[in-house]
Amino acid sequence: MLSTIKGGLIVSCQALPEEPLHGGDTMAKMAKAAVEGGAVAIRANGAADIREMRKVTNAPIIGLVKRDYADSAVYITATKAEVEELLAVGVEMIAIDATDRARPGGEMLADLVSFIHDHDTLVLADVSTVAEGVAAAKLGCDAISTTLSGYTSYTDSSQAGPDRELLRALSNEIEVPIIAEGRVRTPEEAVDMLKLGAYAVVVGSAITRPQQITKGFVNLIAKERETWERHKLKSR
Ligand SMILES: CC(=O)N[C@H](C=O)[C@@H](O)[C@H](O)[C@H](O)COP(=O)(O)O
Repeated sequence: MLSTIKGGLIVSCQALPEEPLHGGDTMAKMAKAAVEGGAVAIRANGAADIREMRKVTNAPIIGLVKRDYADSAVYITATKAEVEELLAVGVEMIAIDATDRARPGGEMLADLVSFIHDHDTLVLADVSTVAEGVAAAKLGCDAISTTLSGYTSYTDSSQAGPDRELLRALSNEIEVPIIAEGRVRTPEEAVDMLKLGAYAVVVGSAITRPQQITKGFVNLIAKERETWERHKLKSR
């Protein structure tokens, strides 16, 4: 799996229940399209979507289960229950929250990592800081992803693009493959991430969330409209 994804593009195909494309049928089509376009792997949320994806592609899948818990801010594959759901459907790699935050029910990250490894499955550690990446590497996680930078209370949520600094710092600190993920919006940014030392790049919303892609066009049009209308008036 790791050699397959080296230097490549992983496409995250996810739509939560409140999103228009929610559903295994749609996500399987997204995954198929991504693989046709050259994606080396798919990142996917939930056993139901993954089961549908398996019917249409043999590409490796990085599985996760997003679930909210009342006693913790951790929502990406937070406990053993979510890991078991993914093991039951079968994935090449499981993405888990590897931040420094307390997990639901007091579960420990180290135990989850061992449990996943005991089932011959790789672990992708989703982190938000350098310290979390270093700790995850020490625990034996197989790859580290910058996924959660900007999504923990102690990281900058106003970042517009990918967290280049986190990627650079992690590349200097650890030998484990580092995956650049989060807010990569253009092919040029993806190339930049690889040049900065990313082992592979994950792109989600910019490819698979059409409502967000549309918003990008609409917002820029609205912002620029005033300027060009003023300009048009002047040149009459
Ligand atoms: C923070 C969080 O929950 N991220 C999730 C992780 O699985 C997904 O919603 C993102 O789409 C994915 O990380 C890819 O990032 P982007 O969509 O920015 O390319």
